Amino acid sequence: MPAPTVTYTFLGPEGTFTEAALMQVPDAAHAIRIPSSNVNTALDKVRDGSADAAMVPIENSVEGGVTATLDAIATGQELRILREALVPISFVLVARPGVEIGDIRRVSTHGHAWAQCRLWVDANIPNAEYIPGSSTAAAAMGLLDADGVHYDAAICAPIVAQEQPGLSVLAENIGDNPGAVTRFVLVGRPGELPARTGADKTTVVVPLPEDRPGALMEILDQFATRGVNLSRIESRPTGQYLGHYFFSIDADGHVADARVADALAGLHRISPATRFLGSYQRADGHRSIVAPHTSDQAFRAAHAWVRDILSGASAVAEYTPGASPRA
Ligand SMILES: O=C(O)C(=O)Cc1ccccc1
Repeated sequence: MPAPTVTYTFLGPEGTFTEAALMQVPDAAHAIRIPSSNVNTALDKVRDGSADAAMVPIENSVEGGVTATLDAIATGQELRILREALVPISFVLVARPGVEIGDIRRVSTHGHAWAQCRLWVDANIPNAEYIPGSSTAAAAMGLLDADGVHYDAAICAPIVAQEQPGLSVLAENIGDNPGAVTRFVLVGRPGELPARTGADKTTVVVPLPEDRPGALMEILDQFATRGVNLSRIESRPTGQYLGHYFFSIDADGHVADARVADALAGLHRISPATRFLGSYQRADGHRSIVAPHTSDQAFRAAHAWVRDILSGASAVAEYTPGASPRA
C-alpha cells in the first residue's frame, strides 16, 4: 500500500525563505504543501489536524529569536519540533518595471527582512517608509495586485524576482550581513520522538518561578552540572502580567541521553510547568561533546550504585571516570 501523503504547511506564499526551508525536508517535494499567511495560522493547522507539520522560522543570526514563533509554540495545545533547517539568506529589492530607486517612497517586506537591511536602506533609500508585510514573498507579490498597491517596492528572496516577469530587481545582496542564516523548525503534534543520532538538540520552555531568589541560576545549573551545553536561551514575557517571564532554551543532546533526561527532570522539580518541545537532529551535524562523568554509562553506574545501597548489597563502583567504562 502506498504511504499516505503528508500535508505540510509553511509561512507562505511560494517564494518565502520558509518554503526554501521546507523543501529541505526529504519528502516535501511529494507532499501536499499549504501556504499559511502567518506563524499562528500555520501552527493552528497542525493543532486542528488539517496539516501534519508546519515549517516556521525560529531564529536568525542577525535579529535573534523569532518571537512570534517562540511565543506560539510555548503556549496552547502542545506541539513538538521534529527537525530543523538552516537557510542562507540574501535579499533583493524589487519593483514593477520602470520604477527607479529614486521613485521609492514606501517599501514592504517581512519585519525580519526589514531589520536585516537597515544599513542598506539608510544609505540608499533613507526616506522610505516601511509597510509591514506578512512575508517577503507576500510583499513582492502584492506589487502585482491589480486593485492598487500602497507601496512602490518590496524586499524578498532572489527566486521570487526570477520567477515573476512582472517584477524587476533594483538592487541585489542588500542584506547588512552577507553571512546571514535563518533557522527554521518543522513543528508537529506530540508522538514518537525523532531517533537519537548523537548530533541532536533539545528545546524546552521553562517558566521562571516567581519570588524565588536565584531561580534562573538554579535552572542553568541543571544543565551545567550534567555537562549539557546550551546553544540558545531567551527570555520572553508570558503576557500574563508585567515581570512574568519564561525561558526558551535549546540544549545540546537528546532526551534519550541520560544527562539531558536528568537535566529535564531537574527543571521539572524547579518549575513543574516546564514544557518539552522536542529532541531532534541538528542541521549542522555537530556532535555533542560528552565528558566521561556525564556519559550514559556514568549515569547507569551511578543509578546502579544507589540501587545496590538501597537493596543492602555491597555498593561496588562499576565505573570510574578515567578508567574504561563498562558498556
Ligand atoms: O518572509 C519570508 O520569506 C520568511 O520566510 C520569513 C523570513 C523573513 C526574513 C528572513 C528570514 C525569514
